[in-house]
Parts: sequence; structure tokens; C-alpha cells
Amino acid sequence: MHFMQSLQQAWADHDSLVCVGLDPEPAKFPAHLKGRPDAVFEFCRDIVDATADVVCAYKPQIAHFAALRAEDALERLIAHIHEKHPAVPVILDAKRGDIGSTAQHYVSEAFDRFKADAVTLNPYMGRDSAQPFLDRADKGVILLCRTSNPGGADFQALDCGGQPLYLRVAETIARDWNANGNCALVTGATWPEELGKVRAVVGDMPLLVPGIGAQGGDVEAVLRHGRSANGTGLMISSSRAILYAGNGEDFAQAARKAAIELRDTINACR
Ligand SMILES: O=C(O)c1cc(=O)[nH]c(=O)n1[C@@H]1O[C@H](COP(=O)(O)O)[C@@H](O)[C@H]1O
Repeated sequence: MHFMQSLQQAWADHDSLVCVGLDPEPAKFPAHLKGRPDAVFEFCRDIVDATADVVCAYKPQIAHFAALRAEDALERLIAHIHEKHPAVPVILDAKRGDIGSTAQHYVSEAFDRFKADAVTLNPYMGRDSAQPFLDRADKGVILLCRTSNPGGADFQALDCGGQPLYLRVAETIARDWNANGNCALVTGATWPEELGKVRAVVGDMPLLVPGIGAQGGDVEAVLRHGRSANGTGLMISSSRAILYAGNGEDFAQAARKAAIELRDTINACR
């Protein structure tokens, strides 16, 4: 199914705008998993199986797997999600972006090797670096716009003909890059007013919103500024606050409880 269709279906069927970020850090794993040869897969799989009915998407972050030489675990994890929880789309957080000939290989990595439904991209290299991704009309292309980190403003807030660069990025992508209707933007929860300015420019385009939980973003402000006309339009992503909500044998149930709490807090503001 087209990423945008499965996202909308998951928003509706699970009544949830929560995206769980899958960022494995073995030092934070519960004691009974530490040292097990397949701990990265087992940890993420158990989190997924405990939360799949209360989320709208999963977002594995590729460096967290690659640094551990666990890319095969990432492949198996995405295959597991597709097999056991086919209603939940998978966003590969890879923040790619390169000249067209290399971008083809990043396309193949994300969609043919890992079989993700969507991927995050850095738009700094311009249209031709994104085009091979945009051409995959059934896949989501989620472009950095106003990132959650403290240095996000270093370049993104620079004046660009009377408006900040991040708004020019939002405007250009919504107007020129979205011919296949498969674009979305990253707008951090830590800058809710900027998020609202992006929403005003892009209409109902989905926004991936990291920065809730460990980075301290304000859920109510994100909803107030960022929800679309029908009260959806957001993939509100949290990694550490859900993954490491508990560190005992019941860690997956603790993650489920944290995901449900976040879903309910969000829904109270919709
Ligand atoms: O593209 C992202 O997902 C992303 C964009 C951004 O602006 N800020 C941001 O934190 N992220 C990612 O979102 C996740 C945030 O993790 P937590 O702070 O633990 O919820 C990490 O995987 C980051 O790489």
C-alpha cells in the first residue's frame, strides 16, 4: 500500500498519532537481554509486539543499528513488522541526500534492501538529490525542514528573501517536489510556533515531529500549532522515553504503557 494511505489508515484505525522511534542502545537494555547474541533484534521486536496497536508508525534510526554492526537485525525487524503488523508503516530514519547517481543507491538501500515504507532525507543538496526518492510514488519522502536540535536554527533560520530558510524549504517542497503526493516534512516538537508556520504553508501535508519526551517538546503546543484540518497530520515521534520507560523483564509492557499515555495525552488535545 502507498505510504500515505497506510499512514492515514493507521491514524484512523489505531486512533493514534504516536510514532515509536526504534533507537537501540544496548547499555540501556534490561539485564536479562544484555550479552545475548541477538539482543538488538529481540529488544526491538518485543517493543514492537507490545505497541503495534497503539501507534501510527515505527521509525528505526539506521545509525543505531549500523554502529552495532546490526544491519541484519534491522532488516529482520522491518520484515517482522511487515509480517506481524502490516497495518503499521515503517519510516527508515537515514537522513540521506547525495548526487543523483549515489542517491539511486540510497533509494535501493531504503526500499529494496530494508523494505521501508518511507525514508528521511536532508534536502540541502537540492531537487536532483531527492528526485530518485520522489519518483518512488508509493514511498514516503520525509524531508528535514525545522529540526528539533538546539543548532537547528544555525542555517534553517537564516533570512532567505524575507523569510527563514526553513519556510522556503517547506514552500518549495509543497509547491514543486510533491507531484506524487508522497512528501512529508520533519518539524521538531521543540519549536511549536515554527511548526505552526510550516503547517500554514503546506496545508495538510504530514509532519514528522520528533522532540517529544527526552528532548522536552510540549505536546499541547505541537497539537495546537501543528494538527491538520481534520485533527491528524502529525507523526509525533518518541524514542528513548518509550523504549527505556522500564528496564526490567517487563520492559515491553512499560513501553506500551508509555506509548498509551502519550497517545492519550495527544488525543486529549486533538
Ligand atoms: O529525523 C528525525 O527523526 C529527527 C529529526 C530531528 O529534528 N530531531 C530528532 O531528534 N530526530 C530523530 O528522532 C529521534 C529522537 O529521539 P528521542 O529524543 O529519544 O525521542 C532520534 O532518532 C533522532 O535522530
